[in-house]
Amino acid sequence: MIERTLGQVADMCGGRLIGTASPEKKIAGVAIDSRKITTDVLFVPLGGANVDGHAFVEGSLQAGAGASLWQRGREGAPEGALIEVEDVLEALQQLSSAYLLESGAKVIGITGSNGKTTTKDMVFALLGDSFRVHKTQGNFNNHLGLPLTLLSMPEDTEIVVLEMGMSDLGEIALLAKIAPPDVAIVTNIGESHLLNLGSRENIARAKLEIASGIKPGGLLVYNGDEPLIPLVLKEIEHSLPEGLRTFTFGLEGTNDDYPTGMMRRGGGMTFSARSEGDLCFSLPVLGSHNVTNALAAMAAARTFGVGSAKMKDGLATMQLTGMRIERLVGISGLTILNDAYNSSPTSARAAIDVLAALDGYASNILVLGDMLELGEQEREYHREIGRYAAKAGIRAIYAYGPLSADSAEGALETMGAGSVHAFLDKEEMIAHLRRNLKPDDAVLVKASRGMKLEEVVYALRDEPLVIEGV
Ligand SMILES: CC(=O)N[C@H]1[C@@H](OP(=O)(O)OP(=O)(O)OC[C@H]2O[C@@H](n3ccc(=O)[nH]c3=O)[C@H](O)[C@@H]2O)O[C@H](CO)[C@@H](O)[C@@H]1O[C@H](C)C(=O)N[C@@H](C)C(=O)N[C@H](CCC(=O)N[C@@H](CCC[C@@H](N)C(=O)O)C(=O)O)C(=O)O
Ligand SMILES: Nc1ncnc2c1ncn2[C@@H]1O[C@H](COP(=O)(O)OP(=O)(O)OP(=O)(O)O)[C@@H](O)[C@H]1O
Ligand SMILES: C[C@@H](N)C(=O)N[C@H](C)C(=O)O
Repeated sequence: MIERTLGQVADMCGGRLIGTASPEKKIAGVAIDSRKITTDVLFVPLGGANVDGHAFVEGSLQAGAGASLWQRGREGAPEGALIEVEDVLEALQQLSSAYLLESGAKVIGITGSNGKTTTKDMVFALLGDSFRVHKTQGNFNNHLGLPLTLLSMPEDTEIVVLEMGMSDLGEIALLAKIAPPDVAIVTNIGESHLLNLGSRENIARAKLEIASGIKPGGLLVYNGDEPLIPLVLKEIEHSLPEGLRTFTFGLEGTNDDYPTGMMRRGGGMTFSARSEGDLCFSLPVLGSHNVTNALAAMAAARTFGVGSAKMKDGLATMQLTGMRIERLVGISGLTILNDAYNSSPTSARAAIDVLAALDGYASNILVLGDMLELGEQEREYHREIGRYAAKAGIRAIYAYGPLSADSAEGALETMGAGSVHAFLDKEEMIAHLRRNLKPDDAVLVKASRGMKLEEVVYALRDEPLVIEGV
């Protein structure tokens, strides 16, 4: 994490020392919450939905913070070491960018509608044995999370792997300005945040802002199965960096890299890749979408000189962040695929494909919650995913949420009423599931973050299943 004198911090973020701030005083780390103050930390007071962080500056200093930023022109500055800035959030971003520059760390930026976190975990697994690597923690992938990730980075970090998230145009451009990538990955163009963007074309434009931020001579790794990406690259070619290199990955043989042999093995995947000859790789996670995530991660690792053997070991032992097609065993032996972190049509189809391909189970059951932020076509998207699940041969569908009633409708076009259940009450659905699931069933739980369907997963693991009939 950042350790600098107040004089250095002021220079790095365009601030001015006021109050008792001494240029030689050192800070260690950054905090945005006064309830998490550590000795000599720099407190950063931000505005929120409930309160403004400036209300906690005095308390933070009394609790041991080395100093605090203070918004220029704001009344009521307390006694203590303050750094006055034009805008606190911008100062935080500027400080993080300056710290990154001084560290000399290389940047791998990862964006895309789905797979940022998964691919980040894969890149970390591929590079971690050869370099000092720092990565986004959790889902800290926005205008606030990315700067905090940078400021928590050890000074001797060699490579920082940053998730770059967005829900509107201009957001990725800002993140790529704060941390210009040496390598940028675009995992895919789905439908996430269509509500704001309005079209998949605009989602592609938003994601490809990362390309314009790449350093000269840098590398853009992107999903070559997505036709919108080259279209937008053509559109923005005037803004692309000098000497930009590109590398495509995907399932189609037209890409620079693609799986030459892919299959499910136990709870994971095995595959070979065009770029790696006939070497066989294994992944401890299901889904062909995770194989394409792995190809993207391998392309990034290869540019840092990571060889095939290290890639093989890294992928085989990678730790994936939970709730992404996470395979769990429920009470009574039930198999659960916990994919409840988030959802959108593209990731829901990918998850349904995984469930449908699982053989050896009595029944493959889908628990499908609403997909949020899809904009005006949301009901049609839900009907379509219901149809998709029915056509995939899912044995029974439990639809939860107001929009998922449309998913149920779509499924009922070809499935019997006894196999499709729609709920608005989570507890009622859980009770129904516990009565009807069998220990040798497989159940996939999939919904957007806002639906909190992990509660269903907990319920299918905590209590013994009460099996009454089918
Ligand atoms: C500013 C802040 O800290 N926000 C967090 C805070 O929100 P809230 O508004 O409730 O804050 P308060 O009003 O309570 O407090 C204001 C500040 O005062 C501090 N404070 C409060 C009380 C006190 O006693 N002492 C204090 O010092 C307090 O710390 C505040 O700073 O709390 C929420 C609940 O914990 C947090 O969720 C909220 O964090 C916001 C959302 C945030 O952006 N956090 C980032 C670190 C982050 O990266 N969060 C990610 C989610 C990112 C995400 O959604 N990404 C999108 C894509 C990008 C979309 C983009 N348009 C966007 O806006 O994000 C995606 O799809 O992935 C995460 O948490 O996972
Ligand atoms: N390449 C992909 N194509 C489709 N779905 C994917 C892909 N990679 C991951 N997913 C699925 O998308 C969901 C989110 O995965 P992950 O958290 O890795 O992506 P993310 O981009 O970080 O998501 P978010 O933007 O919601 O934070 C999970 O259900 C996961 O299984
Ligand atoms: C908040 C945003 N990052 C997100 O994940 N939105 C989904 C659709 C949700 O909130 O469920």
